[in-house]
Amino acid sequence: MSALPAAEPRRAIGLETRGMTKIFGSLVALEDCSIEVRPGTLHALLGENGAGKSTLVKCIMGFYQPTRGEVLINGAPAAIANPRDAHAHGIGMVYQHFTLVPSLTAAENLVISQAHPPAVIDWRKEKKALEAFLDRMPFKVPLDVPVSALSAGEKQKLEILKQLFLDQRFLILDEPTSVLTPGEADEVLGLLRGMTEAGELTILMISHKFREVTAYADDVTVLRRGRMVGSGKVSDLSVDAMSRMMIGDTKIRERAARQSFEAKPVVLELAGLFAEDEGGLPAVEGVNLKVHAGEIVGIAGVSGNGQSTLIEVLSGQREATDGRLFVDGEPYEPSRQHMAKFKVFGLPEEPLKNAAVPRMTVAENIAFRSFDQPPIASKWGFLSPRPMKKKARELIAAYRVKTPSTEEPIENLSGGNVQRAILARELSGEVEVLIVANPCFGLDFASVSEIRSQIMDQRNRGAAVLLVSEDLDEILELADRVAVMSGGRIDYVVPIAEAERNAIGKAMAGH
Ligand SMILES: Nc1ncnc2c1ncn2[C@@H]1O[C@H](COP(=O)(O)OP(=O)(O)OP(=O)(O)O)[C@@H](O)[C@H]1O
Repeated sequence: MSALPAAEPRRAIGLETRGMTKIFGSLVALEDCSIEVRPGTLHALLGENGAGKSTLVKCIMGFYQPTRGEVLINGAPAAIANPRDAHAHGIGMVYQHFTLVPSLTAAENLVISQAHPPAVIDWRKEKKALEAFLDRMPFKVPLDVPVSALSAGEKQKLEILKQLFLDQRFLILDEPTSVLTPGEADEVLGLLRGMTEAGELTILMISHKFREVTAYADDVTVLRRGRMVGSGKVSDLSVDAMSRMMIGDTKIRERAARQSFEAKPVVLELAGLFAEDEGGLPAVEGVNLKVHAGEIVGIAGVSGNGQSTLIEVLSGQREATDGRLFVDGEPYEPSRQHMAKFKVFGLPEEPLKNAAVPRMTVAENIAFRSFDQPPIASKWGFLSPRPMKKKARELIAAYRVKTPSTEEPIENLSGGNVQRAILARELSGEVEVLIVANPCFGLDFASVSEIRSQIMDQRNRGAAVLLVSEDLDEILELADRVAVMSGGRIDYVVPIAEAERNAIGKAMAGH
């Protein structure tokens, strides 16, 4: 608990790391990394997938003990053995995923988040204190409704408010805008920037979006392969200079061009599909959609409008309550057998959880779809490690998956690299139907252009592609037709030539 009276908020904190190094087995994830985050600034941390950004912030937060190196707070060495120590020093972290309890209200979430919540809660008193706190804050979030009823933007604001309520004056934000619309992202970053300028807060923000870095960050530090390769004032650096620091001389793949085709047959058909979410509430309500060979149909929508449930049904993770699926005019069940027979591949959301076995190795995970077929399986059904590793090595190189070896458990890879490994597995075979959900979520810009080109390649080869994405720019870049999902339904489908941002935005909002 802060020793200062609540009316006098703590001032922003300055933080440095010196010689921070973290070695996992034979892998040097972070090497001799010294960064300086000045008090009252918004500092961006840039780097490719696997560059060491998460490792650095986890060392600062005390989730990891660094192999070497130290953290200085306002110039003095600070002992941080665990996240509780970090909180006591005023350092808090906001994650990409939400950590709030959905069935509780915002007020309840804030009150129980305290290190020592009172055993018996005097709600009138707590509510008054919360209102006084919110009065001093630039964000407003409704206090009395369950968190599950808040929009993604409100939840993200509440996550940040929670840290401020706990009096954390150095906030680490891990890609804070990935679940927000561009408008919400500008609002949140603008308000945070206001607090840093007022000297009330210091922010270290992991980001892959140059637009946000140039618009809102004061300073930037760039990591490459675990080392600090540059830092400075954002106003002194061009986007080009920052991207060169990030990727060195790695070649970025040119965007694949769209080939035009004569009208092709329907390959994938969703007919009158209904499904419920995990709470048993209707989430997909009568979806009809056809995807032709050599076509990408993009499903746009604000998250929470049934897209996740739809993807779960299509990837066999959830049963539809009604409706049918067809591939090539034949009834299709999303089972392993049918996926192999009809050559259906895909990337669900949260691939580590939904498309990988976390403790199994990268090689085993990459071989997953082909392990019961020769040459990886012998005719007696035994796995042959050699062909499996060889195949894995080829795919790791082709998709630039950063892993110490084929034998590393896939859960040890950085988020972006898990995604690349799964996409390598799914895109490397002969694909007839491809179903992907937010394929570039959290990927660095070089990987984004690589993965989007791979999806376009599959389309150009004749695959029918269903792309569900919360990133409207991604849909406008890739899709041949744009569909909008709102309230569990798809009532708006237009060819890309007629797709117009405003009209799509209106359909997304349910108009
Ligand atoms: N617990 C762990 N055990 C072994 N290796 C790890 C562990 N955590 C991270 N690594 C490795 O450390 C390196 C840096 O990973 P890190 O997660 O810090 O990257 P990142 O820059 O945050 O990437 P991304 O943008 O994909 O999230 C990667 O090669 C990763 O595989």
